[in-house]
Amino acid sequence: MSHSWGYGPSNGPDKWVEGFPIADGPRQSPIDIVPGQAEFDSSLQALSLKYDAATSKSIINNGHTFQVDFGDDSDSSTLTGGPISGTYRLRQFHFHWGGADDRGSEHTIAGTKYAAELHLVHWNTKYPSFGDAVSQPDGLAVVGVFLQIGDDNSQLQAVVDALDAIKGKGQQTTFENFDPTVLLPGSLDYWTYLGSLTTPPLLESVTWIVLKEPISVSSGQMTKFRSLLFTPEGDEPSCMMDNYRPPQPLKDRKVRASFQ
Ligand SMILES: NS(=O)(=O)c1ccc(C(=O)N2CCc3cc(O)c(O)cc3[C@H]2c2ccccc2)cc1
Ligand SMILES: [Zn+2]
Repeated sequence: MSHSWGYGPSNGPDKWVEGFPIADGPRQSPIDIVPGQAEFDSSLQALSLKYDAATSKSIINNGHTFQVDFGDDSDSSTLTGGPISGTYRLRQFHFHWGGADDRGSEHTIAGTKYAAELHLVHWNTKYPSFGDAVSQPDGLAVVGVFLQIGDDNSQLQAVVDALDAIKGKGQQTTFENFDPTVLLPGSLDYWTYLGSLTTPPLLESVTWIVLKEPISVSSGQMTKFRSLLFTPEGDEPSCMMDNYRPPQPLKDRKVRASFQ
């Protein structure tokens, strides 16, 4: 990923099509989800997310977001059920957020933006690795969770407290014994549709599973997200914020709901 894509005026989402023509493809993400237009599908199964804290390894600032990486050489942390068939393994989770509390999510709900969005990235074990799966139409399944400004989220604090150690691009530190189940809302009701990565290379390999119920995050915790840098320590500092792609055309797609 040597491309210099980013979220600024010269390298942001409107420019990505120059290096990644699929940006104008038929199944791009994110999208605006309009609940009244989603179709309830009674055949959709309940989501089954089974995570093992022992698989969490490290937290890294990759210059676009920060992500927590998981060991994925066994079926210890998996997604099954929901709209997918087979078993998908948890690879990493990361966030997208805004420069202020009124924006930051990638998916929107009838035009409503949340302050941030959590993405739990899983790959289909019918393929040998994440790297093989990312280019397959059924290769990835990403669970999206909205973060709504409210009370401090104590479950998120462990992640927030790790950010001081990864301020600059390329910095990473160990992040063990973390079970991301604690970041899930009470309800696993979801919308689902076929889409893509929301960052370059924008591959159209993602089954999106967007949870209806948000989790809380406080304004103070969001301020800590925004203290990260897009840039390496020592470079002219650029605060990491507004690292979200806006909604893309739905084109010939249906959004299904697991709930009525
Ligand atoms: N927002 S999202 O659609 O949920 C998403 C999912 C996975 C990934 C992902 O895991 N990777 C690997 C890390 C990475 C680092 C980059 O600098 C970059 O430009 C893209 C990624 C993507 C990635 C996915 C597939 C092939 C190559 C890279 C990124 C975004
Ligand atoms: Zn993401």
